[in-house]
Amino acid sequence: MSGPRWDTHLEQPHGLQLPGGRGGQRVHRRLRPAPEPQLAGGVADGAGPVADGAVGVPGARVHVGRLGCRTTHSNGEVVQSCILVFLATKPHVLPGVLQEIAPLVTPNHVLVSLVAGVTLQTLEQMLPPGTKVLRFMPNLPCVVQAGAVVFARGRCAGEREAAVLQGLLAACGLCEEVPESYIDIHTGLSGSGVAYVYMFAEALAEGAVKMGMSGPLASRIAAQTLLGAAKMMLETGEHPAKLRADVCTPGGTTIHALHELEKGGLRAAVMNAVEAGTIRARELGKN
Ligand SMILES: NC(=O)C1=CN([C@@H]2O[C@H](COP(=O)(O)OP(=O)(O)OC[C@H]3O[C@@H](n4cnc5c(N)ncnc54)[C@H](OP(=O)(O)O)[C@@H]3O)[C@@H](O)[C@H]2O)C=CC1
Ligand SMILES: O=C(O)[C@@H]1CCC=N1
Repeated sequence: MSGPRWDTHLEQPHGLQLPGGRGGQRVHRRLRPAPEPQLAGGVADGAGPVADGAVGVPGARVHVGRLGCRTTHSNGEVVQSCILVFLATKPHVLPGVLQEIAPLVTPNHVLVSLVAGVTLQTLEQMLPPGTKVLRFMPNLPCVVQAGAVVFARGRCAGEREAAVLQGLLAACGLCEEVPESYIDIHTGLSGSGVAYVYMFAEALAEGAVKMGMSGPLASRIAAQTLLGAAKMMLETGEHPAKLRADVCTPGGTTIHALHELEKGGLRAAVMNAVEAGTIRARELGKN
């Protein structure tokens, strides 16, 4: 079938299609203020496509509408009008969507999935032979352009497709190409990991409330504490154990507090959480 060419897309980045769920909007929101303003007109939604801006998911219409994108309920229309198509449904919905769009996918298309657990091999098997497929995993802070994203490419996606995807996702924050096996680990570490950090932040603030501080102030200070700690890790390149030791005055407050965390099993609990998230991502891909 004829349709927009990938080369044309690179020159005129219209027809970028994105799903409108929370995962997809993670990417939308990040693209909106991104330094590549030419992309804003081409973002579309999962259920809806985007050709020069079209979106199809009801819940996302208001948000995506602000980007000047069109919306649609037809996945087929998305594929027929877009070269670069993002898949961002729940894992159990994806097989039906792939079955629906497969007859419309051409060698010009590039399909990009952020669906947890679903492997490149599975995607390739459900699409026509030779389809260019890539996979990535974002996390919630993509919304504020401080995300952590990893991606991997399928057998038929080359340097060019990888470079375009990386160029788009770099607007979300850190973005690295990795072996595909790392994507499920990244899901346990970072895609889900932000939720562990929020739980920790909540507990920090609640501890301060218990000791008499107001809740809103405690929350703001907890958030700034996490932000500062993370910034120091990134900017100094130091191992967190070294930074932690730097805070501990012999016989002081920190070592007494850390002893409580060790007794509570924080370290093992967090390691177990990353392991559980990773294993669950692998399971989702098999269902
Ligand atoms: N939440 C997160 O932080 C992250 C999520 N992910 C992955 O993103 C994916 C989606 O998760 P999330 O965004 O949280 O879920 P949501 O439920 O928020 O979004 C799913 C989207 O898929 C749409 N949809 C449902 N059925 C179809 C269909 N047949 N055709 C096209 N679109 C359809 C839904 O539209 P409607 O609302 O109209 O039904 C909705 O917009 C999952 O695979 C998850 O693993 C990846 C990284 C992070
Ligand atoms: O919980 C989930 O399954 C998705 C994947 C990573 C974040 N949310």
